[in-house]
Amino acid sequence: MMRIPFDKYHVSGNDYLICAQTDWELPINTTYIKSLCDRCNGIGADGILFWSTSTEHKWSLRIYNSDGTECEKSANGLLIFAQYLKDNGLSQHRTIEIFLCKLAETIKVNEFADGCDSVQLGRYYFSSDKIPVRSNKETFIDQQVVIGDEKFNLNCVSLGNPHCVIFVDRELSMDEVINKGRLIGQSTLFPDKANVIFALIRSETLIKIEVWERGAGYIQSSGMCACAAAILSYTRKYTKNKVTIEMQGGEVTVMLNGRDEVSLSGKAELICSGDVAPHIIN
Ligand SMILES: N[C@@H](CCC[C@H](N)C(=O)O)C(=O)O
Repeated sequence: MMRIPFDKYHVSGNDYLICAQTDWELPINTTYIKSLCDRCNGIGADGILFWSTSTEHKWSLRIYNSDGTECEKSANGLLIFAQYLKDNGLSQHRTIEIFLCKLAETIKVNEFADGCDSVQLGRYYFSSDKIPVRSNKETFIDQQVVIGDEKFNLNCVSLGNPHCVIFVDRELSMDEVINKGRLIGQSTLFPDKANVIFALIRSETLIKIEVWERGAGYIQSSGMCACAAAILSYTRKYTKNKVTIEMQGGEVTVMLNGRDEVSLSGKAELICSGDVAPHIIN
């Protein structure tokens, strides 16, 4: 009977399964991904990373959310893949280049300090077309909207995937994050949906965020959402270009280089390794 080896890693509580595409003899489809990510009947994770290697790209990655949708970029997913390569003796380089299949873009992960790596996430864009957000305005920053019965002030950015930041003046409950996050992230404003971030500015160098992610719902931490919060709060002049982002699951550091490029440093850790029992995928 077929057994599929996997490893499970996390960055600040954002957990991913990682599988070599050569070991996965099945189609990569929503049903399998949902079963594996199910926290009661499967292994449980916020998403799955499938990696491969070829002569064209030494390392390639496909990133899936727990609902089976494929996403463009995941900062934590990239940190995890780089750590996995090192843990398994597959790369000894201080800089690892990873090709993201959905975006057709190469990202660099560098060794940083204290066991952390830094992922260079590349350019970000404010144009409404690029996010995408349905609006005739060129950008969608500091925009008042009514969704359902609620008024929100939205600030949007694309990092390859769509992000929407709402600045708040108090901590929200988990229920509020889920309900408001889902309402905004799935609204018709966003044809591709959006990751929704509630950001509380604590100081010029510290932001607390809560996240509702497209494809995964409420999660303990998100690298891309941490970057989106840092970018929008810098743009609105609330914070400096280097900030610590505090989340339920832990902290990461985000740096903006003044050329509309962002990098994030964090630490990926192995949780467990094993084989998927055949009945889960049969
Ligand atoms: N958790 C990831 C980002 C995942 C992407 C998101 N769910 C999407 O569909 O855009 C991270 O830490 O970067």
